[in-house]
Amino acid sequence: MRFDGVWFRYGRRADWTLREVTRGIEAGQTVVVLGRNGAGKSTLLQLAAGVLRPSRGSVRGRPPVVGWVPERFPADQPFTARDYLHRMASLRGRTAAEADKWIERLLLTEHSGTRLSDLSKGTAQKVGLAQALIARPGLLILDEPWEGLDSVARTLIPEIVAEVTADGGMVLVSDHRGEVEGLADAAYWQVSDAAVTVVPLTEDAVVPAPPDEVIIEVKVRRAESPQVVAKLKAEGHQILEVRGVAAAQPQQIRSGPGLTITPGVSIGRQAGGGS
Ligand SMILES: Nc1ncnc2c1ncn2[C@@H]1O[C@H](COP(=O)(O)OP(=O)(O)OP(=O)(O)O)[C@@H](O)[C@H]1O
Repeated sequence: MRFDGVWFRYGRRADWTLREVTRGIEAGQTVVVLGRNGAGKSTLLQLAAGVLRPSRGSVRGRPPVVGWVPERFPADQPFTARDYLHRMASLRGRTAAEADKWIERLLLTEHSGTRLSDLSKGTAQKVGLAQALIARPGLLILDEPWEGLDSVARTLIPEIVAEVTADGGMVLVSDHRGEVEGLADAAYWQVSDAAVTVVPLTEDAVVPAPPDEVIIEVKVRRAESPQVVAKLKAEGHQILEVRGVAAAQPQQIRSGPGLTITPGVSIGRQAGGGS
């Protein structure tokens, strides 16, 4: 697959997020995309997935089956984990047994009867991973897959990546915290100043140290959630996600400036469904 002179910006007058990207990924290759927060890693991955279209240039040779695991799996959907994965399997011409295989492998069994909106971030991420893998992707795209995962699940990622590449698939994985150890024979791309450069595997500088931050998951009463969100933001904390509000007060929660809420992605328009 090849990025051929790809330029991208989010609006006609916006600055370019990516300029003239010309890079290729071979069958069986893993590419790790490095870069600071906001550098353009997710944008590059979404262009690869076909979720975004280049403003100029093209992406050629994308395999017919793409599995895309977004940075935050959109969990605001009215399904249990098992129902969701069974439906995804069916949409992709796979059996429920194949979905169950991934439920078991990703240690989701005990959560399979839980609604997506009630899952912890890490468990929801695993459901996101399972939906991408059921498709048996020729291109697997993982956007910060380590975020929120427990230590057992973390060890599964290199294993799964190795299986996809052993089958001739390509893997594109972003990482801004330097957790890529364990991905054998990966090539490294660095996104910086809207350019994508290939960097040597051993260059320490390209793997940034973890920032001095932690992620805390907090459960609050539904009615109080707008005030809690506003208070935390006023104190300078970053709200990464608010789950489970869709039924009651979507407008109030979703309208906060700067508040990051994952858009609901319905099953019918999941990326990578054979596109
Ligand atoms: N939908 C959007 N509309 C407008 N600007 C956007 C949109 N998505 C991302 N951006 C902007 O584009 C730039 C690149 O964002 P992107 O999410 O690709 O970066 P990233 O390297 O993946 O960052 P992170 O590690 O924080 O996820 C940022 O300045 C971001 O604010």
